[in-house]
Amino acid sequence: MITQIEKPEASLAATFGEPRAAFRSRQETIEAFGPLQPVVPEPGADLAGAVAAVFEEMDPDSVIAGALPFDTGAAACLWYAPRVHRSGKMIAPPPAKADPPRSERWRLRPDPDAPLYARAVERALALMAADAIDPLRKVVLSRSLVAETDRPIDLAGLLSRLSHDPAVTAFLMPLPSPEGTPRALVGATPERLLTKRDGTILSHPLAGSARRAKDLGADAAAAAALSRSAKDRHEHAIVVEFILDTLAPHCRRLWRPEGAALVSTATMWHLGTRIMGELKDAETPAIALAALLHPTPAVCGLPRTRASRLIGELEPYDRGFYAGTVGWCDGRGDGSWHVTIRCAEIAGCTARLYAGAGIVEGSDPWGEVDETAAKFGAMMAALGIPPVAEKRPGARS
Ligand SMILES: C=C(O[C@H]1C=CC=C(C(=O)O)[C@@H]1O)C(=O)O
Repeated sequence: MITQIEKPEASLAATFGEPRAAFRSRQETIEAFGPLQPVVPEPGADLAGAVAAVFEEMDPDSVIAGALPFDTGAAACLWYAPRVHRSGKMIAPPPAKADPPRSERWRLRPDPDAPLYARAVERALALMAADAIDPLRKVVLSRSLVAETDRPIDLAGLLSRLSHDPAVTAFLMPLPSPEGTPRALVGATPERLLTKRDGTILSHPLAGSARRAKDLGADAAAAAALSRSAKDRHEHAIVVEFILDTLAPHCRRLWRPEGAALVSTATMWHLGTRIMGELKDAETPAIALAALLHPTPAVCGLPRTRASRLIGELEPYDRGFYAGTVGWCDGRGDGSWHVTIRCAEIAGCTARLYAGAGIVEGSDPWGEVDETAAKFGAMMAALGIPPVAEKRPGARS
């Protein structure tokens, strides 16, 4: 039986325990309580078809939540959530200051380390420069940080600390655990791949980044430099162009503002563009549109197939669910899908954090090292991992 719950957050947690899956943002909260049921698409069935088949028998107000991996050929992770709380806003506004993370001793292993990452960026830039015909215009290269501690990581506490930034969607998504240790994807993404409600859609791509500074003047200068940067504007325009081209055939009308806007999270400045559309067919499910868009050049590159092949060659790991999309949909085809960035995959005492940066002509390899270091910042702070110093060769400390 499906139960829709409408109670304040405190009593929900007291009655049902912590949510098994959650999305928390200033705009909406979706929390799933109690056991989740895996949704396994029939071989050959598309995701939208698999979701529609579940809702033929279920309440259209219930929810399927999940994550699509970066690799579009790998299996998606989808859960039917019978007990869901949905709210148009954050249920309980978080207190002004987040609880500090408990103090832990962390063992850190960068994968790859900063010099190796910088070399991968150099290699991508050399390939871009070498191709005169049909050049690789952009590739997003990532690196990861494996952090291990002595006690299992507290997922609920981590989610709650990540929820304090009003500019992000904090999320928790359990993943299949073939090796027995429960796994989850936890993060605080600022980037909306696609939200659909009735016949309207919204996509809010971000690309082009700068680290925020504590000093107000330096912070304003970082924002101003980002909005003037031709390299970052180009990097951003590639993503917007791709999203408009992909959505246009499905839309009666598609709007975008003139030029990119500055968007800030607690730790980063970005260039962002809010794209809104009216669908030709209001029944087109959110998950079908999200799957069409994914992976955008905010996480992959352009041309997409070449960029994705290069990512496979230059990154020393399989991205798994990082740089995929994480979200939910209901039986009416509405839903929200977010770009799975500023996140970590967590299994017991281990977290693997990921951060990537868009490489275009004019990128500076050690600038991209610094940008990815800054992008680790929010997850590291929420976990209680102290900052790591990574110095450009030849730089004085
Ligand atoms: C790929 C990531 O960020 C993307 C989103 C915003 C800005 C980006 C950039 O400026 O490179 C990236 O495209 C990440 O955080 O791992």
